[in-house]
Amino acid sequence: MPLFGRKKTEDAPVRPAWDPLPLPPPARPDGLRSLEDHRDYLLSCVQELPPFGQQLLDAVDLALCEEIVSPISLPGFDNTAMDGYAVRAQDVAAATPEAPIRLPVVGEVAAGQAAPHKLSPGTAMKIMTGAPIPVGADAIVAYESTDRGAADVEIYVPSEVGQHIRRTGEDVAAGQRVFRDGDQLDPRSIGLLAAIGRDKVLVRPRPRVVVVATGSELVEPGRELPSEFQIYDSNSYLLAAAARAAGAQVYRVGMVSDDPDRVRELINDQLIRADLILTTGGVSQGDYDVVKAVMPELGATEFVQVAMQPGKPQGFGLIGGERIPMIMLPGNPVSAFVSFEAFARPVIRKLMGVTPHTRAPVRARATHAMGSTMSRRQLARGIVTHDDDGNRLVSLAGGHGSHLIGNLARANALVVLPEETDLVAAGEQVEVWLLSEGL
Ligand SMILES: Nc1nc2c(c(=O)[nH]1)N[C@H]1C(S)=C(S)[C@@H](COP(=O)(O)OP(=O)(O)OC[C@H]3O[C@@H](n4cnc5c(N)ncnc54)[C@H](O)[C@@H]3O)O[C@H]1N2
Ligand code: MOO
Repeated sequence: MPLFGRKKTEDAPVRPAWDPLPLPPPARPDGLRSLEDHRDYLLSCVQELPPFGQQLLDAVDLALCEEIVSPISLPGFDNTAMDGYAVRAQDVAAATPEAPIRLPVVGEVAAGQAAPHKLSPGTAMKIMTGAPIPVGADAIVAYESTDRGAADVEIYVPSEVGQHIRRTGEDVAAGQRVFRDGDQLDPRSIGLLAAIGRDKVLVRPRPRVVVVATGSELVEPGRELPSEFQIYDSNSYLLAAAARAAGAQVYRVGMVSDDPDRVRELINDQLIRADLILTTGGVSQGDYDVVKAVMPELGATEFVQVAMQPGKPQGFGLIGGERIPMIMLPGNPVSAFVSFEAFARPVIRKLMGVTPHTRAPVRARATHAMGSTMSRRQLARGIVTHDDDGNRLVSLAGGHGSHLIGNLARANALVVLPEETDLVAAGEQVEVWLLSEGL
């Protein structure tokens, strides 16, 4: 059939039918969603990453996906804790500085070697820290309690049976479970795993987190600002650093203009290497809010208002055929950070399989009155200190404005002020999320 004779069937652009998002929680009567509901919803939409074998040093901070039973005892054999002489305690029982006991030195044993022979009664053998105890010896006399003799040694102090001997299995017994499935590995865990001979472990990997900032006003730090009305992109750095601190492997893609084609192209390109995509900007009511405009084409998305300040406009999606989670954070820098703490950090921790997903809140006494937005959870920037009795105090690092990144950098905590109040009096206890260790 000639081409011009064919029947035209389909004019509409082909738009993939994305499976919808899981059913979101119902909104509050005022149309907003509570912070907890939104966080729990995002957590319910993502699953822990599948485990894989990882070299020991790359497994720090990661969650184990196997139980670890020690195949060996630690120590693996009785050995000496001191450089000195292996003896029989009964042979040196009467030794004093005034009346030393003199014993012939019948050999020596260094760490990593076997003793050359059994220790006969009435003799001593030189021994170095970590070396196995010769058969027949039951105590170690440290060099400092002797004249350090080579052929004979004078011993100035008595010894008890077992003195300076580190016993087989006194630390870890062969067959003992040393880690549970789900334990998060810290540097000390890595040390123990190496000590029991493991070079690899099965863990959940670091989530690969792609960070993108949107906005035509943004300029890469290090460059000249082309006009006085442009600003440096702080958010992609802020979020990349925060995601890395949360344990993620971060790809900071940087910024993209408000051009929908560029955003579409960039997100499509990044899907291949992402376990999670974080964007900032373009989720509010503005005429150029490109993320909100474009992302529904690329996956199942929702844009909601969360009852918090800052951080009210929030977006979430499961993007592309692989349904890669994407958290679309608001563009104001403090909003972006606070939303990261409230939503993205818990999601990263869930992907990693580490618990708890959220920061454990602590209490602190407000040093001054703190105003708050009624019906919204206020996440104010706080500075935590201690009084003379060691009790936590908190003051605000500045106002509630979501552009105040200078104040954010001075803060070491987020002060969580409840929805049902517009004023917390000086001296009241408030909830805080600590952002630095040791507070
Ligand atoms: N009519 C309304 N306007 C706004 C509302 C609203 O409800 N109605 N909500 C306000 C709130 S709250 C927030 S938060 C912001 C969120 O806006 P967007 O997510 O669309 O973000 P942008 O408009 O792109 O940017 C907001 C602000 O942040 C600056 N910004 C953006 N990206 C960066 C970056 N990477 N580094 C540094 N600074 C950045 C941007 O220049 C703007 O000043 O909307 C309010 N408006
Ligand atoms: O909610 Mo916006 O994040 O207040 O500035």
